[in-house]
Amino acid sequence: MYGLIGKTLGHSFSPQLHRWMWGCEYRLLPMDEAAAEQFFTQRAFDGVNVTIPYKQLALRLCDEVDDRAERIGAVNTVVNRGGRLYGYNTDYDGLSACIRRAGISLLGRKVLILGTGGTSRTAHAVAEDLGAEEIVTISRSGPDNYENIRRHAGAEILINTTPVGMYPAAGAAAVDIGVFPNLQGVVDAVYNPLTTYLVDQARQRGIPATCGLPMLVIQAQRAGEHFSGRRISDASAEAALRRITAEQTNLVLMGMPGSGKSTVGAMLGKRLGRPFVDLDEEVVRTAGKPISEIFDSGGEDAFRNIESQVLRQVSARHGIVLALGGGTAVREENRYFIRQNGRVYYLQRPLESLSGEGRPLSKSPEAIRALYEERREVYQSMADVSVDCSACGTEEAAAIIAKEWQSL
Ligand SMILES: Nc1ncnc2c1ncn2[C@@H]1O[C@H](COP(=O)(O)OP(=O)(O)OP(=O)(O)O)[C@@H](O)[C@H]1O
Ligand SMILES: O=C(O)C1=C[C@@H](O)[C@@H](O)[C@H](O)C1
Ligand SMILES: [Mg+2]
Repeated sequence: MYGLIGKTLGHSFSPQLHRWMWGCEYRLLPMDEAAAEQFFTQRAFDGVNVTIPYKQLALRLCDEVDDRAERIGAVNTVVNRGGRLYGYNTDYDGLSACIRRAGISLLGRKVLILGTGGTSRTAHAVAEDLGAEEIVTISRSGPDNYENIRRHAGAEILINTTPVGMYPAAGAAAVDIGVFPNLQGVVDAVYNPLTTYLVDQARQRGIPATCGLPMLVIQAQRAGEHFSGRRISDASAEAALRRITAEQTNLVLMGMPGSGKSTVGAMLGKRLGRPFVDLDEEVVRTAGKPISEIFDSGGEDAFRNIESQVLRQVSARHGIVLALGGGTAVREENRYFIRQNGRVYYLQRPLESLSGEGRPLSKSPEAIRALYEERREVYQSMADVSVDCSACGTEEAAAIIAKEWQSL
């Protein structure tokens, strides 16, 4: 029997990852501390991963612990060989490969590690071994903290090991990366959302950055090797990463009012077997009245406020097709949330063919043109893919998007 033990495990992708990479049945085994201790004493398992908060407990209860896990002070992989428990730390492999994969070099650089928990200790060992010149750990209450972080403004690499920015509290970062003008790379161990606010901010500035999903997959690859005694190829780990990323990513449709987001989105959802969510409909549901009435009573601001609030919730979901409202991307504060789990498809149709019916902001052709001029740049900068719908109907547009998505 293989599985994962920890306190709360609802979010874990480990069962799928292990099934895909080496075909084993892998169970989630949430338990309290007394049960965890008993679990290691009874030894009625073949291999387990260990997550928060039992990695130290696992280290203590193994018969043999490899040097790396000993040095880090945490075991995340335990193999039962003939009744003896062997402990390893594959988070180390996951983090170092994740950094390499993102093209980030720590060699000779000043590295700031945010946070002091278990992953922070792993990050420290990795940074040392990758040749960091100086490593500083930032905590809330230690000598190097978030209040005096400007004394480390020369940092070149940031590694976030805190849960700040993690679902359901996305949209925040432990530090403002504007403080670090020499930044060369950002690594965030958080993998939900797929793109954290910290990583998004780095990418917007052109700084190489990675979230924690590759780390999770690669630690599972190495753990699977310890469990099975076989090698798991990098190609198989890459395929698992691609698959989990695809399953978790949302297809987000953006474009002018009347460009087909709702119609094409519903068709796309059917084609891909994914739930379809229309942001405008969610706004109507939340407000309890139609959009025209929201505009009549509180103006555009009232509408935008509800829209932003609803977007935060809806964009935190995974594996959906999401139609935005025509103006959702205009508000700067919404842009991160559109991207957090999303691949953005920009639907383009000739302005003459956009219907203004029932749409408060596009009542005349002039109004539509003015809106377009105002929004064009934002749409272009937000688009991952532009879809030219000028010569195709809605089903065809859905087919084009589905094909692009499936080719990834
Ligand atoms: N490529 C297309 N070919 C033909 N008709 C289309 C195309 N795209 C959209 N339409 C039609 O245009 C109308 C508006 O489409 P829809 O309501 O899906 O737009 P929308 O982008 O969701 O608009 P809004 O921003 O107002 O929510 C619908 O009648 C739809 O069938
Ligand atoms: O969430 C998970 O599935 C895991 C998280 C990390 O703690 C890993 O160390 C663990 O092996 C699996
Ligand atoms: Mg719509």
